[in-house]
Amino acid sequence: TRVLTHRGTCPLVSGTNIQNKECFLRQASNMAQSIKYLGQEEAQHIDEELFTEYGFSVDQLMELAGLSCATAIARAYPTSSLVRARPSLLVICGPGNNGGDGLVCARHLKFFGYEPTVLYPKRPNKPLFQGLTTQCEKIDIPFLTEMPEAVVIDEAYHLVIDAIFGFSFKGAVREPFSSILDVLKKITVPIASIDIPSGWDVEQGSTDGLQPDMLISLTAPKKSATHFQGRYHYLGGRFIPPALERKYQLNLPQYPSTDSVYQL
Ligand SMILES: NC(=O)C1=CN([C@@H]2O[C@H](COP(=O)(O)OP(=O)(O)OC[C@H]3O[C@@H](n4cnc5c(N)ncnc54)[C@H](O)[C@@H]3O)[C@@H](O)[C@H]2O)[C@@H](O)CC1
Ligand SMILES: [K+]
Repeated sequence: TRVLTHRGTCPLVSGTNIQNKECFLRQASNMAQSIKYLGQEEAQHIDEELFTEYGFSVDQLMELAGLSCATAIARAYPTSSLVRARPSLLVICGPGNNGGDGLVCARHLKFFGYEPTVLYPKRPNKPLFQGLTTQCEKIDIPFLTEMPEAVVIDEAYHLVIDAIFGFSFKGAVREPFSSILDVLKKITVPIASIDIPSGWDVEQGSTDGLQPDMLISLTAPKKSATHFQGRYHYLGGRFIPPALERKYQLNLPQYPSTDSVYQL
């Protein structure tokens, strides 16, 4: 059904008589595959335009992005599928907006019945991030002071949410995040990465990096997502104005009904 809900023009769809079902499905499937995978600069330009041309504020989009991440995670790992009634999650937040998405995601997951714990080692001195941190603390989300060892993570948590780096990541990973990523490469519990698997080159990916079980691409997938091999790839961030979508030829799928996520 996913291909059938894809927006776009298909001569066989717009016609009144679909005579060749196989041909129709093939064409619809081709359209579904043609969602654009963004380069790093393009992703940054779209982000910039959302603020400068389209009047959004960062906290608005971060709330929508973080909510769609929490929604996608709850779809892929429903509480009923995990061992405990209130499954424990470790949310690791980085120093930029990807980390902010992680804080928003943690807050929503708490309301969805999970027990998130946050590791937030480099906190920007900005009211936005301080507010997001307070909001988590006030609903009793614990903050760790240091990264646990891999065996401890495997024992204590059901899922790790990687909100360390997003589309602005560049170069060799600096501390404390290189040690954190080294631990994440050793764990066996699944990892859900927000926007980019952290440490991956935004366009090229990484051969020896994290191998997340889930990726939530925000706005549109980035080029590195072609190398994603996990089980769940979701698109989130249902806030792109049609004119911006056309300008960048994003060819986004149509989100079903009122959903803020779409499984790719
Ligand atoms: N346009 C969109 O769709 C939206 C994007 N959002 C999020 O914003 C993210 C992009 O945020 P930012 O531009 O703040 O950037 P990131 O969150 O990708 O990371 C930037 C931070 O990481 C540090 N950093 C970069 N390379 C590093 C390295 N090699 N070692 C150590 N630290 C490094 C930088 O100093 C900076 O503090 C997206 O990936 C997405 O998660 C959402 O918050 C809002 C909507
Ligand atoms: K990430």
